[in-house]
Amino acid sequence: MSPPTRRGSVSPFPPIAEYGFLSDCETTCLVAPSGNIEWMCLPRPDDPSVFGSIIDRSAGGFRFGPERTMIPAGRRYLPGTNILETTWQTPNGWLIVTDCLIVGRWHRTQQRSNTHRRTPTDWDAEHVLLRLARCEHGSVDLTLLCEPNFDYGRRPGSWAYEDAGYGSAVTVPGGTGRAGDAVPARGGPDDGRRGPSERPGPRIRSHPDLTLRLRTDLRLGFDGRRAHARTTLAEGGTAFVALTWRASDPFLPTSYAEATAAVTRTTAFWRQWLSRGVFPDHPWRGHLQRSALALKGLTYAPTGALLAASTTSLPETPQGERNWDYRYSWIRDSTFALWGLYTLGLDYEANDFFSFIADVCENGDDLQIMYGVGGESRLDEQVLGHLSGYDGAFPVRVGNAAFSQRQHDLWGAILDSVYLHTRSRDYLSERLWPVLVRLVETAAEHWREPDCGIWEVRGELRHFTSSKVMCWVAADRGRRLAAMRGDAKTAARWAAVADEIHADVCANGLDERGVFTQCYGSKALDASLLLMPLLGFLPPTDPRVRATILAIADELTVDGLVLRYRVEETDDGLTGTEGAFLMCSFWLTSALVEIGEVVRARQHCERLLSFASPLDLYAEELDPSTGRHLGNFPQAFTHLALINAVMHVIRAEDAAGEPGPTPVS
Ligand SMILES: OC[C@H]1O[C@H](O[C@H]2O[C@H](CO)[C@@H](O)[C@H](O)[C@H]2O)[C@H](O)[C@@H](O)[C@@H]1O
Repeated sequence: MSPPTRRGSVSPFPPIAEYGFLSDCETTCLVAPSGNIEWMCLPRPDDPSVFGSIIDRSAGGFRFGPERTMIPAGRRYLPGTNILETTWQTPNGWLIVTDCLIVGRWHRTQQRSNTHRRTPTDWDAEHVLLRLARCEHGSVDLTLLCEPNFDYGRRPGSWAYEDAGYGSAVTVPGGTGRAGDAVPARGGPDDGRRGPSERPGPRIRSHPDLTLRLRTDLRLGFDGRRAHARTTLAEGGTAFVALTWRASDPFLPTSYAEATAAVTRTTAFWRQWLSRGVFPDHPWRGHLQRSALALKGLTYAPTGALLAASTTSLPETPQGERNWDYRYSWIRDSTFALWGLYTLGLDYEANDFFSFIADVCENGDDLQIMYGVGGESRLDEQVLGHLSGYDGAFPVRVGNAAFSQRQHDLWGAILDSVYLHTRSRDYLSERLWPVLVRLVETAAEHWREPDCGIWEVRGELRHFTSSKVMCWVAADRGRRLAAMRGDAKTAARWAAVADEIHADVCANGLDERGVFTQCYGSKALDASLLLMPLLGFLPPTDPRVRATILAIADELTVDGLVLRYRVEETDDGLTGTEGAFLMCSFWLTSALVEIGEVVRARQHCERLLSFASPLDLYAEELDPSTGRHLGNFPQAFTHLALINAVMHVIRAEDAAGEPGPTPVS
């Protein structure tokens, strides 16, 4: 396929922040400003890509838009939804394209779903990507170009008509394509420090069965692996195209009217979900709602898992090697995301995630730091050597070697999340309690040992201060939960563990300035310590907490944006630099509020919000010198920390009696 090019730009790859994100809470995809779908993995978000132009311009795409115009006049989400609307001005007219992944009413009444493990809701993904076009003024030449390239660009298919007409086509992975050369990643976990890489347990799938069906009211033709259609729409003229990957009983609209009805249903789904939240009547409300919708869009409804991001290998350094696969469910990222949703009153997702946790370790298996969205425990990392990478950032990795690392924040992340949700509901699942007991006991047993830390470094194991703090969280929240259950004996035992860890951190985690540092005995700063006041390890008024927050704000920032750590001071096992970490930057806002620096916090927050993408989305990192987004996209970490930061500022200003927000639902 000759990909649509962006005029006036050297790179054919759109900036990361210019992609639109679609989701039906099972499948996600990214839409370039040109109207080309450049990232979509089917049927699961961690399956191989079908449209992969974002990581190699020849790895497949699906464009629906005006014939020769590539730069839209405007793009927006329909308010309160993950439905994207793109307006085009062409030489002869105006066109609006609406894109969504359809969500409909739960329809499986006779035949139960074989993928869903969670309790059905009223809604379910239809497994259809739907695109609608309507000419608003004048006339517009519309083009449809659907060129899947299965298995990360290694298996182009060829299309065939499905019936006697021109409007239905089908394709399966086939043809020879380019020779794939997946090789195991270097720098993986096989150095004996991170536990066995040859773990038993299910792996992520590499070649799912897949058939794609296309239906449109245009006339399709085929050219090799490409399905193509073109027409001239007069004013008021419409067209639609729908793509499904559902094997049995697929719903595909047969008319524009049916297609618009599907958009209406999908709109209702998103708005109904968002309406359960409580959002302040504040100018930043839009940022909160977009972040909530992005987090919900990163959930995987059948199992309750949450993705860290929807992509793999978008680079943390332009043309760099810090490229990772984030299409998995990290316990840390997921529990932090639940915290963000909880802050907005959206707590239903927590039930499903806790059931997911119980699923993966109920049978006595040790809890890992991350899983596939189906609960798979083996996420072996590979380099896809046949792909060029985003804008020359090589390698492209699939799988993630961090899956078998030792990261001691794990236990505290879950305990904190369960405590938060139990406290507000006064209910704790009996199925989960034995799992939690095991986690607290594991933290009590292992907190003195070194680990890879919250940033999953691939260098030597260290005594990371934040890992110890999170072990304290495990024991502290454990003792509170035990007390809530009336188990005073266990509560007292875990309280003693918490006290011991606390004393150890205060004795060994500080430098001579009274600032908490990255590791015991080191002088390096680490942004994970911004969590200290947020987790209640010490009161925000404590001089050590204040000194740590201010040291990070002043010394671990570039142009006010926070680095996770300085790569030159930290053995992370990698080369090259990385951008400012957006989650940590938003954490700084929250921490500044906690220590009473509300004016500074607001200015900082305002600046961070100014870096939002045109659609108010965020990647993982930002290049402080250019303002460009870096890393995987959209990234749950950034959005969950944004929610926390914005709510901190709003509540602090409210409490101070500033004019402004009134909480409303
Ligand atoms: O810095 C090297 C590590 O980078 C990735 O980890 C980061 O992303 C994770 C998912 O959001 C997050 O949980 C972690 O805190 C981040 O540091 C990558 O996944 C690792 O494999 C890599 O070692």
